[in-house]
Amino acid sequence: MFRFFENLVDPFAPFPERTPPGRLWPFLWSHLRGYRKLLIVMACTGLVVAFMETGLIFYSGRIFDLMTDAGPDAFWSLHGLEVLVATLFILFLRPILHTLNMALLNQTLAGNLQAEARWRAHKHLLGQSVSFFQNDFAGRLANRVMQIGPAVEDASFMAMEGIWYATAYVLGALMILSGIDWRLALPLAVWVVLYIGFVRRVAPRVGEASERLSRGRSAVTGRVVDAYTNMDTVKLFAHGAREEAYALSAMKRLRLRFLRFMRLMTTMSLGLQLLNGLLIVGVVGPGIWLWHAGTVTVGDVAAASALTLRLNGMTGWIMWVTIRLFEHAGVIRESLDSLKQPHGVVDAPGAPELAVPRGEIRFDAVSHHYGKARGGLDRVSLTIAPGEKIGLVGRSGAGKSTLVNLLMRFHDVEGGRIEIDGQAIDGVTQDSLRRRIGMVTQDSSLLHRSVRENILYGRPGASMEEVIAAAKRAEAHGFITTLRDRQGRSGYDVQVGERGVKLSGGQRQRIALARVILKDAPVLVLDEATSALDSEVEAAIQDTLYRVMQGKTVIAIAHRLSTIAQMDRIVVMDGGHIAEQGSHAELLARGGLYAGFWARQSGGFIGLDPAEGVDAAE
Ligand SMILES: Nc1ncnc2c1ncn2[C@@H]1O[C@H](COP(=O)(O)OP(=O)(O)OP(=O)(O)O)[C@@H](O)[C@H]1O
Repeated sequence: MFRFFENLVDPFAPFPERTPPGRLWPFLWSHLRGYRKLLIVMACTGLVVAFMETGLIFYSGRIFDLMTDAGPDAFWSLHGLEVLVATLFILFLRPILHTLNMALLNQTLAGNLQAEARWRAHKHLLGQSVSFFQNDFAGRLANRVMQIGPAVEDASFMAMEGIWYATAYVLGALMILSGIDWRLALPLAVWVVLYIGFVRRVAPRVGEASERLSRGRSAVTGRVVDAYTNMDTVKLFAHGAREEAYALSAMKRLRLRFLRFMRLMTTMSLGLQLLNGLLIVGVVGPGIWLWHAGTVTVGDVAAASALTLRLNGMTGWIMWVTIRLFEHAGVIRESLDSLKQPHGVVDAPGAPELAVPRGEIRFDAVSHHYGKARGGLDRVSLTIAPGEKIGLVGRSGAGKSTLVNLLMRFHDVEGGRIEIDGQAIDGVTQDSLRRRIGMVTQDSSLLHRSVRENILYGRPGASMEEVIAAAKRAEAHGFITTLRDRQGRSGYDVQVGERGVKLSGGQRQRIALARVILKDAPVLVLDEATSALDSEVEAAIQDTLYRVMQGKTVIAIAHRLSTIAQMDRIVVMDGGHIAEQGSHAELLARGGLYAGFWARQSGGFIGLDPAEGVDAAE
């Protein structure tokens, strides 16, 4: 039975992927739309259950009157059948209707909505550009994705289970009381107006307090996760105390916000108890007075009192539900800060796949200043012929990584155009573009999975033989076979730790190289791909790399000039421009920047320019 209700909807079904609405109700509706028909059924079952409950209390009053009127001798003969029907109803039909209502709420709505909201949020974030992740804390984003699920689920659950049920219950009570005497219904009607007014006054404040609380929680998670992920830097600079203070200030702020939130709760409880007192006195008092005047029976007064007392018990719960609803609304609003952001880099509608028959790359007056007035790249034009191998050199901050990151479309160019074999890269799908470019970066981080899975990331369908062959070409097979982890796994099954921290920089770089060798893309980008290797391994890999480069268009960034001296052409960048280009020999003969770098490269590195520090700080 459970499975039937759980499978009424599929939370992971494909959905129209667009930017989530930025406002609360449209956002909630975007999730509930798929539950439209079920919501109508739930509303009906909720209504039936609420009316049933009020009816039952009313019926207890009727039994009271029947007993008084008929007396013990005639009661069973006069009303036995009715009591039997009522008993069967209470024993069988009532539990069935209640269970149907709860199964729809618990199994169908709550069981699926949470998973759906979290999945859609994560999927949307996965499509964000690299800049998006550079501008936020990973911990904060993770917190927002995790909390949006329960918040959406709980808010919808509360709305159905609390607000709707309570409304139906109050309506039922009003109908029954006015059926007895309108003077009994009047206090309840007045109370409902006062209660709504009170909730409307308090609930938005709860929403705001909850939003602030949620922001505080995200900030704490962001700071805590930032410290954990950069623990080596924290330890290196012996900044444990500073990190403690950094996290503590966020935690203190969170505590204050929580205390403010709880103050609201206590104030609300006081208001509620005052209102409830009014309700009890307002209904039971006139009930006794009407009984005294002979207008209503003792059973009517008993039913009216029971209804009021039940409502009194329910108000605390309704208030709690309302508060939770607004609390979740605050959490959702806070999470929407990140989730409502449209994707910065998107595929054009109907964009075709990139085809790379030759491998010509053209940068045409490309500018990119990272949204600032200067820095980055400024009107760079460069054509790389099919199969040509380019070495890109320049001081730190000259714009080399920016150039290749724009080619990968990690960011969109702010000016100009980039083409591969005549196709603008923003006119083709991003996936097809990145599938046809193999890239190894200077800080190749690995996924927290096994060595095999990390290499297979280059081409998931490859066989184990191909994985090993690629690892051998990247000079990685030897050390991989000696790896062991704490769980007793060895070789290619060893887990590499978050971002590959359990391996040395050189080992990580060799696995990253194996991954790209396996990918075998027609365009190869090497951004300081061998910088973490010792000279012996680098020399061995350099030979492999030259072989891997055969037939591919290559852009290789290097500070160690010896690694790119044999490239077809060397492009020297400076301050976001191309300063000079030519072969190694031509550039040396020219006696410009490159010749200067070459001459100064004693320990194998380009001398740093004093201006570079200013560049990097901007
Ligand atoms: N994500 C970013 N946001 C803002 N500015 C950036 C960003 N990345 C780079 N820059 C700026 O763009 C300029 C060029 O940086 P880039 O990383 O392209 O230099 P680089 O030549 O690759 O340097 P290095 O050799 O140190 O890697 C620098 O001034 C840098 O501060």
